[in-house]
Amino acid sequence: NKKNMNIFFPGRSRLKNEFLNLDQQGGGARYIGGSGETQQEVQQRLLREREMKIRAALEKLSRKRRLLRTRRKHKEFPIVSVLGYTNCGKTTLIKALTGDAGLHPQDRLFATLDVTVHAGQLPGRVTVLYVDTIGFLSHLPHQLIDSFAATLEDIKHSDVLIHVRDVSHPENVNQKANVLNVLRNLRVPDALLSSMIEVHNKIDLIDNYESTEDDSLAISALNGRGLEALKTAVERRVLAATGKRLVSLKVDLSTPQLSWLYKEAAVQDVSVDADEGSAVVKVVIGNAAYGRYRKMSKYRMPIDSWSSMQQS
Ligand SMILES: Nc1nc2c(ncn2[C@@H]2O[C@H](COP(=O)(O)OP(=O)(O)OP(=O)(O)O)[C@@H](O)[C@H]2O)c(=O)[nH]1
Ligand SMILES: [Mg+2]
Repeated sequence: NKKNMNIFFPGRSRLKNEFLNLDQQGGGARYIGGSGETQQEVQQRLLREREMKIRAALEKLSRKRRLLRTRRKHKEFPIVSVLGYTNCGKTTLIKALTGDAGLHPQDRLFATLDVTVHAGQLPGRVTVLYVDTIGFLSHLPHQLIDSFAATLEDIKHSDVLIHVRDVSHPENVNQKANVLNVLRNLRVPDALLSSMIEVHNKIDLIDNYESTEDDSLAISALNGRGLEALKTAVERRVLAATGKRLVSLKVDLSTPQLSWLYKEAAVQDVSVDADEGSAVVKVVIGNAAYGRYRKMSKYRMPIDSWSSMQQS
């Protein structure tokens, strides 16, 4: 299991800090705070507590995962999973992308103990669900590695993945390698892996950050830099991944076309022209349904189409 363990590996700062604090408290004394525990006993207790905390988090997660999976069967909205090391800024990013004020990013171990899902709108008004995943951990107790990996199983069923990197973290290059390793070990489908969006977060902490890696987007989830470009990239990849297009269609309101669209596609927006008895309807629609629609509509051509956007 040693090889596996390295996967989740370095950046031991947090755990080390816990111990550093202890050292200070101890001040060289053998017993701490009158509790009667030796420093070593305290360290062991801390480790046990940490393991219990992680175990509880993992168990909670797998319950939630089952729930999500059944809901996801409906596939109403595309799923965008956000993954990366703990503290890299996943929750902050989702909060920035969705405007969800109920999210609480925190600077501590395992701020996100839960799989949480938040709806967000993309520039073309496609609605997606962002799934906040549990952060990769440094120094995961090895008996927990399998359960940890299992909680990530579900990302295979996403439409698009966002890999968030804290580029201000000294270990971030290693962290990236570890994340990619874990994804490969999980057998995440190639198509999903190759369309994964890599985000370089916390660029506000670095003067004039320039990525040396192609195919990455530099952002600050905190101050909002780069988020519009990210949303555009997410939308393009979501449409590509789901084989759908986003089009504005003119609809004759004297026909059942509008209700047909509601049934067969995901209507994003309707603006009615009462005088003409028509409406412009923005929909996300699959190719087959789109073909059928064009056969029955007298307005053959889409008014606007986002599906032809260039891949970057
Ligand atoms: N300077 C700066 N700090 C950021 C940025 N994004 C996130 N942070 C901070 O980093 C810390 C962790 O952010 P979270 O969003 O909780 O990180 P997370 O990836 O969800 O962490 P876990 O839930 O533990 O996996 C918080 O203190 C955030 O305010 C950023 O772009 N710039
Ligand atoms: Mg979080």
